[in-house]
Amino acid sequence: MAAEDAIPTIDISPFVDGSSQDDAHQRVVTEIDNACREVGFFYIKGHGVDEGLLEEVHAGAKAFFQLPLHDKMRIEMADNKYMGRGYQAVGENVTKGRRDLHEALDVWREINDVAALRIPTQHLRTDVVQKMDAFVRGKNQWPDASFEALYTQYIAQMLKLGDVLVRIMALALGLAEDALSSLTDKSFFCLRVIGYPPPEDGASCCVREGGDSMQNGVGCGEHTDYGFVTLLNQDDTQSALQAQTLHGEWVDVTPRKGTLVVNLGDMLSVWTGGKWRATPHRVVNRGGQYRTSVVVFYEPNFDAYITSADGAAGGKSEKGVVYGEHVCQKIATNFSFIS
Ligand SMILES: N=C(N)NCCCC[C@H](N)C(=O)O
Ligand SMILES: O=C(O)CCC(=O)C(=O)O
Ligand SMILES: [Fe+2]
Repeated sequence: MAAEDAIPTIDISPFVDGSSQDDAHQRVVTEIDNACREVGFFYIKGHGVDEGLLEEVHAGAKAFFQLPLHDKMRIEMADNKYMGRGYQAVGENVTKGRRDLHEALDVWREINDVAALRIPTQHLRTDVVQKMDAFVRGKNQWPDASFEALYTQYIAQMLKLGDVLVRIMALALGLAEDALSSLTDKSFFCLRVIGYPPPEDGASCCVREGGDSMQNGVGCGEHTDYGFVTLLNQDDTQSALQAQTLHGEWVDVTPRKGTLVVNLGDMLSVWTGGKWRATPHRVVNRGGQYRTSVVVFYEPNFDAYITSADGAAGGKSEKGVVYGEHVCQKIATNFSFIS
């Protein structure tokens, strides 16, 4: 099925320019509600982010990934001190026990007042607690100052947009516009800059033993995202990202110039009592070129307690989860090579 049949495009400009009429707002709220209930994936336009900036971050990503491996490894993530932050070489990220055919650079919110955080540790294994502690206290690793300046600006724009989206979503659930605000005012966001070699370059890109397990050519295995809303900026590579519909069918999320792709994460599913779902998706780069995507995950605060009691108009109640705990458990699995 073509994406245009399955994945809607929503013009959110009434909430961005702030000058529109009530009926324009209501149209957006209804469209978001339908998209969240029926697909969990949609494109947005009228988001107010400069198209030049959307393209500049791809140019920055391609330039970085083209550097010699040795240069990229200077800011390597797989070091205890830098748990979760920095560069991850091709084959280092693991999804469902298999190495993914991509490389990435991860930046997370830096938490300066760690002492004030209530870090939940009671349900976690000791080794995970240690990693989580290093991760939460960690500082980001940037390739250089101009890269940092560009992506810092980009993150700021995406956080604003994330806030607009969770306001529309609260309205779509029949709640006050700011119903999610206390859970996201210190969003433990993640910027993930990703590069996908074409599968024919496959395992030869992998710097570690076991790279041949990537022979199936999957750029990123099937998964759901961890938090609230994912803001995904794709390059023009055709046939790569795929989302799973409610009927279990995989559809291409074809790049549409000037749009961003939005999808829902695990915490929105919990918060809505399952009324909305975190949509499974995967990447298989069939586009015949090196693909980049620049993703900002707009997530709950690290210590936010997410429970359906808060948010689900009509959703069923279930036990809550602290976002920091969920994300750390997820990250821990991204490094364990099982099969
Ligand atoms: N939401 C984030 N950060 N996504 C990036 C990783 C993709 C899947 C991950 N290896 C997993 O198994 O969950
Ligand atoms: O590269 C993409 O289009 C999707 C990446 C993704 O799903 C993720 O990093 O969570
Ligand atoms: Fe994802």
